[in-house]
Amino acid sequence: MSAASLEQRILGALRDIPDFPEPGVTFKDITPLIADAELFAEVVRAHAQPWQGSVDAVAGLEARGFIFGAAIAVHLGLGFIPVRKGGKLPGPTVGVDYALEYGTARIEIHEDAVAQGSRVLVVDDVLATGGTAAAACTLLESCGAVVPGVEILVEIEALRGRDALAGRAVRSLVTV
Ligand SMILES: O=P(O)(O)OC[C@H]1O[C@H](OP(=O)(O)OP(=O)(O)O)[C@H](O)[C@@H]1O
Ligand SMILES: Nc1ncnc2[nH]cnc12
Repeated sequence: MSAASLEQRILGALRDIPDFPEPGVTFKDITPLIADAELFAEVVRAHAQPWQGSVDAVAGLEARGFIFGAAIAVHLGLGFIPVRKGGKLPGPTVGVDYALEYGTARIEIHEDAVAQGSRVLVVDDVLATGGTAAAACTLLESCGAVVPGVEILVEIEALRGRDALAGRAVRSLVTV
């Protein structure tokens, strides 16, 4: 009997929560996956490996993108840029409003967070409508970053988030 693939193990470690945070949404809960130390480490390695030596910083999207993004940054020996929800960062910020599967939000970064021309990898856990990831790419680029790719753990194919990121290199470890 062959060992389960990383993809199968990720799928087995995600939990579907029906009608959260609102009726009609099936929430993909990553908490069982990150509770599994070995699987969490393998996921971080799988996200990071293709980017070794080719990016300058990693940006993670609050809040769940911080969990993976920060770990990927450490794995690659790079600094981390927190892309935060509106009103959370203490210094002068730049931000953008956007829509996601359930509602609207605002993301911000510190106005000096990006070194001009630096290559910044964008990381998040879930790609649904793509509103969040697209807003983050636009925001980082407006501050002088080059975004060579977007790393996603779970892509919800039916919501067509890739369409919002057309022309970008989007890699998801699993598709549901
Ligand atoms: O593709 P989209 O439709 O934009 O949705 C994806 C986003 O939604 C979730 O974040 P959420 O805003 O719920 O924040 P959280 O990580 O703080 O729970 C998820 O972590 C992504 O960031
Ligand atoms: N269905 C979903 N599950 C988890 N995070 C999400 N972000 C947007 N849609 C989501």
